[in-house]
Amino acid sequence: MTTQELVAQIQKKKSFLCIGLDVDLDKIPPYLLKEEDPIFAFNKAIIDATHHLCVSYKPNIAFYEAYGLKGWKSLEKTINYLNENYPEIFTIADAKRGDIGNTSTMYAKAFFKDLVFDSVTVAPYMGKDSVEPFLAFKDKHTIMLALTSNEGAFDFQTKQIDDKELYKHVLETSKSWKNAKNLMYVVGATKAEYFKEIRKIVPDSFLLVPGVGAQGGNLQEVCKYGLSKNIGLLINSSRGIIYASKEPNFAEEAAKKALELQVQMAAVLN
Ligand SMILES: O=C(O)c1cc(=O)[nH]c(=O)n1[C@@H]1O[C@H](COP(=O)(O)O)[C@@H](O)[C@H]1O
Repeated sequence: MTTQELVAQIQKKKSFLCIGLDVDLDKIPPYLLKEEDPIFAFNKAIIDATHHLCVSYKPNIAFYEAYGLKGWKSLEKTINYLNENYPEIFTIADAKRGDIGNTSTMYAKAFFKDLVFDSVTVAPYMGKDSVEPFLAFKDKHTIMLALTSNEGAFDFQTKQIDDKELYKHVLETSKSWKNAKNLMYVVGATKAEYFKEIRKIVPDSFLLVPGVGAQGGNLQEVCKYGLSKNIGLLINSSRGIIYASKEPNFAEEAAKKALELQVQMAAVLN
């Protein structure tokens, strides 16, 4: 999917919501455990109930890998279901990969070719030659960690190097990489006060912003400095939406949570 197509979807749906499909079998409605594939059954119900309120879904790969081969099968069914039924949705494999070049190429193939995702999250620690193999894929997006939502972000990312914080080096340096137009960045919603500085470096890039809901980030605060002329934000909530209820009406309850965020987004866009 191209960035222009994503922006068109945001404008059409008046939403820049990304719903995180972080499925934990201990948290889904217990009656679903009788299903042959409880993870897929849960995802399908959530997707069918919420697709009109969001523009993106982000399965976090850890939640699938944790269940071994069965988990990978559920992930494959989920991405195929999305691509077949809701091709307008921007899909994110939240895998946080990155390695030496030839290994990154294989990671990229796994998420762009075998599982047909629109984007994948990548860690920048190994530098340019670990990220460019992802950027080589046309109309695919590489979402690189810049300033993360967790407390540990302050261990390295905000440390000064040559009079500048490390996350600023990540943003600035990556702009010169081959096919940098395919880059997006992760900035945590819990770090709203940093968006002004970040927008000075990457005024037009899309930012994936996790951390509203369960982690306490604030949508309005993020939008205040995070919006770009192209909107430029995908705001993710996982637990705050998908675990709204353990009852048989869990998907409708999740849709209510998604609607609360979508209504706020529509107000911001107006
Ligand atoms: O890359 C991410 O998506 C990510 C980056 C980050 O800085 N913080 C963060 O929480 N995430 C992911 O975003 C999701 C947040 O989930 P909730 O806190 O349940 O909304 C999880 O899948 C996290 O792994």
